[in-house]
Amino acid sequence: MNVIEIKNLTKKYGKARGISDVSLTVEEGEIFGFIGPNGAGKSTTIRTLLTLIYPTSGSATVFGKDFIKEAPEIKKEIGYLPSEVFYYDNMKVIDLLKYSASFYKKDCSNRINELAERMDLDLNKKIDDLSFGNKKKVGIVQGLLHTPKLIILDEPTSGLDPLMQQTFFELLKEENQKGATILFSSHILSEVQRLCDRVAIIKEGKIIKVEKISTLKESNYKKFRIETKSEINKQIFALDGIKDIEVDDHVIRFLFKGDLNPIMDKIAELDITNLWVEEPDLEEIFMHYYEKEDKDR
Ligand SMILES: Nc1ncnc2c1ncn2[C@@H]1O[C@H](COP(=O)(O)OP(=O)(O)OP(=O)(O)O)[C@@H](O)[C@H]1O
Repeated sequence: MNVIEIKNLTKKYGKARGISDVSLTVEEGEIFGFIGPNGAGKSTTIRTLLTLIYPTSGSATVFGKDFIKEAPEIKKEIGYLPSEVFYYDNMKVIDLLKYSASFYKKDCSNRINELAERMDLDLNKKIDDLSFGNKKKVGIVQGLLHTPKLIILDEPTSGLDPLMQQTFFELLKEENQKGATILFSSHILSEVQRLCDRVAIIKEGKIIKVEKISTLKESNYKKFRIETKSEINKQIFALDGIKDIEVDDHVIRFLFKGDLNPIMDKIAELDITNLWVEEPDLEEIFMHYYEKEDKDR
């Protein structure tokens, strides 16, 4: 079943572009990444889906229900962490979280304590006295305290230190194993790569690619780096599928896509001292898509 189904969603801010013709689906049980640079339209897509703002055109369903007509029903099952969190600073953390919990018809007190302990959050502090990262943790606990079926996180890790990010990812993986579907927006590609099954790439308000993380990596170039005892003549690697050859004294680097055997035959002719064959990371793949789109214009 598709938990989220977005069809041709467009949001204009007056004449300014927000998002244009965005279509995507998130399946039940997935951790789905949504990546793109600042201003690409990630927050606009999420905020429109949650009816915090209204679309110019297009439609969507969440749990098979119409996102506008059945918004109150849908929201009971969603945990949302906005990219920026604002609170009544005078409140104590625990009071704010109890207030949030009062919107759901279940007792969330054990869950609040458990999450606060995991996230190392002091429930008795005033929100005013918290650092930016600790305020973010309040948002995370607030988003998860009712054990939602769908968790939507807009740039959740900004402000969290690396150890806390790790704990937070573990928490998300556990929620996912218990059945929660997760939509996770980020401009940090390495974290999307670590956590997500599939990813949508958004640029200037439009989806340019939806792909499995594993396929994105497989269908790409491999990076070769070869070190030899003697100088290398780059002509011997003038083969199909090789590009961006660079020779630096006894080191040759290139990108390769295709049948590996002819390359291995060439390498066997050399007196090598070291060899690296690496998958490009998501960052490099992503840049490749962005450059390709620009060239296609
Ligand atoms: N309230 C608004 N009024 C006018 N334009 C807006 C408004 N909110 C967003 N935009 C514009 O819509 C586009 C998409 O912005 P959005 O915030 O959705 O991007 P984003 O991918 O979430 O980026 P970021 O990572 O910076 O939050 C941008 O061009 C932005 O300037």
